[in-house]
Amino acid sequence: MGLIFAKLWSFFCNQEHKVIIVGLDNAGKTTILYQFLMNEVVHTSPTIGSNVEEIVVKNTHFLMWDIGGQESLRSSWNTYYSNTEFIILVVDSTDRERLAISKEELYRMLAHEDLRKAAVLIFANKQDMKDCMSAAEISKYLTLSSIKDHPWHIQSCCALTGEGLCQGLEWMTSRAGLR
Ligand SMILES: Nc1nc2c(ncn2[C@@H]2O[C@H](COP(=O)(O)OP(=O)(O)OP(=O)(O)O)[C@@H](O)[C@H]2O)c(=O)[nH]1
Repeated sequence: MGLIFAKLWSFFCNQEHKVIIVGLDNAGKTTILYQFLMNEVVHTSPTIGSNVEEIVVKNTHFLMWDIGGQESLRSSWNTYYSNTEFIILVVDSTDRERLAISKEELYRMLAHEDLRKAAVLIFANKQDMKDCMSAAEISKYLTLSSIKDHPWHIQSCCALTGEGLCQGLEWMTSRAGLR
């Protein structure tokens, strides 16, 4: 009986939460993934397809899929959606011209049947850059306060220094405990 309980406990404790990291090309998705994994900046090149890594935070296991953001790849994002519990949307806070496209992609994902239960973490990345938009500005532009059927959180960050990334992960860890 004790052994069965222990196995069940370990099964539930080690349950992996699937995360997709999406956003336009050059937003900083791969840089964020490898900061999570190794606490360092890796040299990146545009992702063709995806990178996948397991990240463990306080006993919570996340399986993170970093998906290429180039225009030609965005139509295949939906092949990664099934069983996704968390969407991390990475926004380049200096990319004012393409914020409308990020918004379109966000609402397209939220309307997708396979993501109806997903929580959304938005990283307002590249906060080290001069003239970047603040998280509040991005939140307003993306009309995040209108999202009622998905838990969401916006976090400003700089993937190069790692600033803000832990806070985002902490929000995800607290939500993972509710599932
Ligand atoms: N200044 C600054 N540059 C950053 C930051 N995060 C990422 N970058 C740079 O932005 C560029 C693109 O980063 P990636 O992580 O490759 O972007 P991506 O979103 O994975 O791009 P795709 O693979 O094309 O979808 C790289 O030169 C990074 O070093 C940041 O916080 N600040």
